[in-house]
Amino acid sequence: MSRIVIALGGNALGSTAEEQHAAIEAAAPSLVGLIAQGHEIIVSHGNGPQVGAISLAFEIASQHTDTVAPLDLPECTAMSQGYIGYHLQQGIVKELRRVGMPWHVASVVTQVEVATDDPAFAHPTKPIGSFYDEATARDLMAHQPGLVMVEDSGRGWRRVVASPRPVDIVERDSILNLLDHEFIVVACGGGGIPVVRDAAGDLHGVPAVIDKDFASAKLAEAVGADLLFILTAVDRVAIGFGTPEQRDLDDLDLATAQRYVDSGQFGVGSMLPKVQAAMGFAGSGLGRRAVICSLAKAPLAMEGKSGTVIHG
Ligand SMILES: Nc1ncnc2c1ncn2[C@@H]1O[C@H](COP(=O)(O)OP(=O)(O)O)[C@@H](O)[C@H]1O
Ligand SMILES: NC(=O)OP(=O)(O)O
Repeated sequence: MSRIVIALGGNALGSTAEEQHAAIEAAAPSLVGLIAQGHEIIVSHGNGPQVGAISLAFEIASQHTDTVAPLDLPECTAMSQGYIGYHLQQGIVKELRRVGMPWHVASVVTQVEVATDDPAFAHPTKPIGSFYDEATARDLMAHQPGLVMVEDSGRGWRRVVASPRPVDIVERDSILNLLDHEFIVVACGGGGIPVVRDAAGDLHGVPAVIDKDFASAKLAEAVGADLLFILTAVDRVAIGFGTPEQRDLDDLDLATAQRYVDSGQFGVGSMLPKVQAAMGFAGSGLGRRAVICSLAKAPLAMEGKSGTVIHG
């Protein structure tokens, strides 16, 4: 039996409630299939599109009424954990009932501690929200002081926010407790709600969105997982991505992965954090592996027939 952390990409979950339901329904059989094989699973998920949409919705609403104020990013991530966790609970339980398995599913509102002095606070890199064309993005930046937008992996322009590295998972013991009682746990949604601890030991949300791939690797480490699955919208990690020379990779050892990182093969804020998180987890020297593959082909990747395996 293996303990497996499965990270679902926010973009792979779609932009609307309907798309998200459909993506989860498609993924549920492979998630439940792993339990049927005797594995324990912990599900984490991204929230890039969702946290951006929630933030924008409050921003626009606040311009139309005095009774709604703009909502800070930690609260937006907390809301996205509830919304996505709700769909995951429904979708996974539906599949469990279909195959007659008596497991329970619980989502844990998860705070993730970050360092107050993380340099990421001064350099926003995490793309969130919708994609815009360049002219619209430049116009938005000209009219909204403090708004930073960048081109995201050939898909359009997006708002970027600070993305500090996860240091500690505050609800780790609750997650372990639920696992011990045969729960499928959904945790660290959207990378976790970023918090810092003050001198008195109290936690405070900070304006950032943690990368869920780094948070998932931290979660995998914290719960002693054997395998980290990072599910996204592409079947494999590629070099020469988006060019006529694109080559998809089945297998990536740490030295080769580092070489490709150094030569800028992976999109900053998209594939780069996935590869780096996978390298961190697989590089522990404990024989752990990480797999990056598409949500749609997850069952094939479980059999080693799709995805990119990152290993030590
Ligand atoms: N070298 C690469 N190989 C594969 N995909 C890449 C690469 N560089 C950038 N990408 C882009 O990264 C995307 C995955 O990142 P992202 O959409 O942020 O993930 P998530 O599914 O977690 O939201 C892929 O769908 C692809 O468009
Ligand atoms: N928080 C986060 O990393 O979300 P995505 O996976 O959707 O980018």
